[in-house]
Amino acid sequence: MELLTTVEMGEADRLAGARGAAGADLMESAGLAVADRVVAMLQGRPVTVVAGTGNNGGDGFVAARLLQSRGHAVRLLLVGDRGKLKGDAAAAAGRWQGPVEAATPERLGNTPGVIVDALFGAGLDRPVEGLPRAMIEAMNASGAPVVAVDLPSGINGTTGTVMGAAVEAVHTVTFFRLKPGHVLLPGRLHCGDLTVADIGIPADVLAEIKPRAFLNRPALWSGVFPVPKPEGHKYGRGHAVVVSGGLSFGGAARLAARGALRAGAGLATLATPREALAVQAAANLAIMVRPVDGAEELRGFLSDTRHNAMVLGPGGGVGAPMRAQVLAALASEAAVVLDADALTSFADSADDLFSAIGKRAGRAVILTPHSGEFDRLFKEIKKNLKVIGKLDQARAAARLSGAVVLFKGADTVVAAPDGRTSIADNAPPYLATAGAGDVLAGMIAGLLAQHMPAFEAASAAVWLHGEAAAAFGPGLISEDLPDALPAVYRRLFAALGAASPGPRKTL
Ligand SMILES: NC(=O)C1=CN([C@@H]2O[C@H](COP(=O)(O)OP(=O)(O)OC[C@H]3O[C@@H](n4cnc5c(N)ncnc54)[C@H](O)[C@@H]3O)[C@@H](O)[C@H]2O)[C@@H](O)CC1
Ligand SMILES: [K+]
Repeated sequence: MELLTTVEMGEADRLAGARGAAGADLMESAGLAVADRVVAMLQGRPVTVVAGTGNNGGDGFVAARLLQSRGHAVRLLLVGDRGKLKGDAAAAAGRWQGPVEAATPERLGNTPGVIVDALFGAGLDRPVEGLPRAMIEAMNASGAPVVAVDLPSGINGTTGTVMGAAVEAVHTVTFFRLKPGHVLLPGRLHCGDLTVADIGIPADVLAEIKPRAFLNRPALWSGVFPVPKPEGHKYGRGHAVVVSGGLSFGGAARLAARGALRAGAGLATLATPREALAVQAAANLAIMVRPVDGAEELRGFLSDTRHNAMVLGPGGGVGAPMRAQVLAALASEAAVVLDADALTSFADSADDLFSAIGKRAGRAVILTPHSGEFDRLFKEIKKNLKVIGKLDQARAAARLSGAVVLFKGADTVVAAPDGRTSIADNAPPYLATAGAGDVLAGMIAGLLAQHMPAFEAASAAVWLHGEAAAAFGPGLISEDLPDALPAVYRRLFAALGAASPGPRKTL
């Protein structure tokens, strides 16, 4: 599903108008969707609408009128002067029969029934202070359930950030498409449940808007997902290589290699320093183990182009030897995933990394920083006050580095250098556990080994990782993740209509 920035949503509004949809009709449909949602939770309680003077407030006036016309008790508190209402919002206010009370925290009272938050939506453009802020805080302190119109007031629809203070809604009714701020943190946590209402904006406006951000769901990448074919063989499914750390640092690479195999790579090999060879050989069954010390040997190992995807970083150590191995990997034909220590090793020489990526002429590179690693590698982006929010930061990092950047977190963003981005919302909290990132890096390599394109492979791996964790449930440790994948694959393949045919029955 496309995610529309607030600017793109304004464009959708304009294009809908150009195709004959009246603004007043869109507002009426928006208010109706809110009213329907509120009715479903009222249980005889009164409604208090807190409206602002923009179109978000206009939606609030429509909802107030429709709720009153259905016989519900409705109060309307306006934040700001009535004279500021313009256009469709002024018309909607004109059709509201009840009194318009000047909003104060006291008037909101302690038992306002269900609150409709129609203070700010897409038009929020600065931090909230003064009376609007006091009303947001009063709504949160009231203990009443809040239904937010379009966005919880105070949440930036494009970045998901809290601009000073923000409403904590139990339900948010938004229009046409979700916005990034509904999915990114902390915005997502303020929304409660979500309804996306059709308000009459024709879907074909999207062809003109060309949105670049998407909710991370199988529909985004299933068209290029490597579903195994009955006539396929393991060599067709690629060979993932994970570079191991030394004697007591090999576990991370084992996790990654297991992730790669479970994700469907035909073969997986640990390229390990000789000092750890015996341990790695003893600790693995399906995963092969080969001695590879230092950058030169890695270069030689990768000259066999059947080794077509690799992971560097987990447990690998920070410093010059890691940098040399990364540069050797980037000079090879293999698709490369750089994680953990491989990223931190370039904290003071990021340009060297980016220029090596630039020489790869389109061969896949995926960087998988968590926020600390991101800050170290992309210092300039973090310092740039104009690049606000995780979506734009990931995009800027992808543009700067020339790689697909997977910016981890509970709202993992994957950004491609061409601006395409996915945002995930399916990671359960217990996925934040030691080694989970190593498994993810391996899963990406497993998909790359099967020739999945980089942006889609990274997005798919993030989604699968979240689903595997959710399928296993609380108490998860990273070792459980690869083994939770088969059940997720069964579900995914069934949904794609690609269930494995299994052995043929002969009667
Ligand atoms: N775009 C569309 O297609 C549709 C939009 N609709 C509604 O219209 C909304 C957007 O309306 P608007 O663009 O009028 O914007 P809003 O109603 O969100 O707010 C705009 C007003 O708030 C002021 N403002 C912004 N930040 C402030 C702050 N921190 N403190 C005090 N004042 C602040 C602005 O100066 C402006 O006057 C959407 O969220 C949605 O609810 C709906 O009516 C349906 C159709
Ligand atoms: K709102």
